[in-house]
Amino acid sequence: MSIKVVNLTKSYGKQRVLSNINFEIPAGQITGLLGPNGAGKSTLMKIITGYLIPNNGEAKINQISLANNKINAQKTIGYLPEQNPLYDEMYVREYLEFHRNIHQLPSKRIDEVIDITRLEKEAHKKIEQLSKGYKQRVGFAAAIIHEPKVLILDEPTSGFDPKQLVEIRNLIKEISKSTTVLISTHIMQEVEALCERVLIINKGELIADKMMNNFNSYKQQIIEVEFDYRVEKVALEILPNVDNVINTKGFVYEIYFSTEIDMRPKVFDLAHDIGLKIVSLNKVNQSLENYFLELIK
Ligand SMILES: Nc1ncnc2c1ncn2[C@@H]1O[C@H](COP(=O)(O)OP(=O)(O)OP(=O)(O)O)[C@@H](O)[C@H]1O
Repeated sequence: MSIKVVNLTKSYGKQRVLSNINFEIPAGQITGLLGPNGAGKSTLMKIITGYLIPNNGEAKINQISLANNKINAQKTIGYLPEQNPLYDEMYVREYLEFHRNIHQLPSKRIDEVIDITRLEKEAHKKIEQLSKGYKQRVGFAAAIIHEPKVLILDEPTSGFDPKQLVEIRNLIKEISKSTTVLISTHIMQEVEALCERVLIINKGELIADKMMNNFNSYKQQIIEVEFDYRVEKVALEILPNVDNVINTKGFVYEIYFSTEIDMRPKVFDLAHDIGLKIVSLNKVNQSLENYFLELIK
């Protein structure tokens, strides 16, 4: 199922927190919503899930308007809010039973979600006895119990240790095979690890909408340089952190570096040392981090 957001604007009192947001996420895509603290990510998600009403514009889930047909749209949405609200005094199974009843699902669905979220060993415990990671799994289990076609996850991995982080990310990847997922975060590596596409929001405005294959992996950088004359590839390969050098045309070379440090000054120095002039010098592909930081500067 798709998510469509049209001309969405939201203010809290006099503070405008979303301005004219437009995007469409096709069925089956896993998309990151990236933005600094206070950018408006949670507000946008609350509107997409029908918990908040926008001042202008609308959100649609697979063509169903949340404004006109909220209940039907919500039946197809799973939502894990940032605070992961749980009833701590309930037992895990009891809590999931509560959600199963709301959705009027067969009882075998409880064991299925316990299995998917690897909660078997903790299912007999009270929620208050669980670690943060396992509490989050309970939140996931409740969010997916009705097999939603669209899953909205608001900062689902914040505060986890590295081992739990990997487990939760794997869980999200697994779920995303059958579900359209929108996941908010301010962690770039999260988007790199999970998403096919990234929406960047800052001060309530959508400032970028990119497919992740436009970016280098976290620690890679490609510099395109044109010299005034031919140079042997081996002469460029002596630069530090070089992975590869490709002569793309004429006197133009792409140099692949395995570092986040900006290597353009080193290329300048080398050209000077070997007596070449630089005609042009560009970073071809940026890391998501550099792109993000430049955008929100
Ligand atoms: N219920 C509310 N009433 C008034 N202002 C609010 C309310 N909820 C959020 N805001 C304000 O709206 C702005 C956007 O908040 P929002 O929680 O949507 O941002 P966010 O990108 O999710 O931030 P974070 O990454 O810190 O969770 C902030 O300035 C916040 O203080």
